[in-house]
Amino acid sequence: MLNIDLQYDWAAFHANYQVSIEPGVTTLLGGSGEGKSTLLHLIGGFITGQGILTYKGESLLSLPAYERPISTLFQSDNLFPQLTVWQNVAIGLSSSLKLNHEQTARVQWAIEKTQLVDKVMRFPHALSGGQAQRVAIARALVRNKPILLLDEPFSALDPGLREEMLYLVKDMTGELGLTTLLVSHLPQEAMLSGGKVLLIEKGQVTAHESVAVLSQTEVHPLFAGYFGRAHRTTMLPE
Ligand SMILES: Nc1ncnc2c1ncn2[C@@H]1O[C@H](COP(=O)(O)OP(=O)(O)OP(=O)(O)O)[C@@H](O)[C@H]1O
Repeated sequence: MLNIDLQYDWAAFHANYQVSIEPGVTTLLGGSGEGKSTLLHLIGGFITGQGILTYKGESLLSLPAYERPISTLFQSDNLFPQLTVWQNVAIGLSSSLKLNHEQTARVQWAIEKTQLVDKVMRFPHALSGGQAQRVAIARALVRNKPILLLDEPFSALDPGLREEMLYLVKDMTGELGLTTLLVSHLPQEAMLSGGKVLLIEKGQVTAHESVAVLSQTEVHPLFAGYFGRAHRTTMLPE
């Protein structure tokens, strides 16, 4: 269980998150600027908040980002153009690319899981958008951390590929028992990913429900404000 009771102040924005997150995929929904990324950055250790952050009873707050049991995948995560697919994954384990036997096996495992076996010698310029994103996922997986933070990593992909990536994240999360937090602008992404949904409004967690609430005919009262906005600002399925 990931327990969060964290406060953070930007110059003109107060965030105060209280939630306990269980293993599985949890999608963070909310309007633009409501505080989704701030929560992920606090958990990841990229900004330092006040309060409590524990995973399996151990406090993470005093740990620097690189020592937290966390892998991240953000939209801006680029591949290294001068490295092959294999090297782009391996660099998640060792910046010198010198791997021991166990690490080599782990890279092979991640490459297989993300179905990149026949692409290992390619360079990023010769990959499709979906293949490149699979390499980024493989690099996150290879680190073997129990918490995975994803901040809209697939928003640049077309809907078909985005769906494929979400299924991959869902499958990996289940198979490896990960606690995965996915920031999204799209309720349908939460539905595809399964698990739970968090609604973030004005820097707070205002709903923590099963994604099933999103497919009910009647809009769940806690999501009424969000869907009012979402209908005006984002594309929802027909
Ligand atoms: N670097 C910053 N400096 C000052 N204020 C910031 C900074 N980053 C975020 N904020 C403030 O924090 C609020 C929450 O930002 P955050 O990026 O967490 O929202 P979000 O829900 O992820 O938005 P979006 O969906 O548009 O990415 C913003 O409204 C903004 O006022």
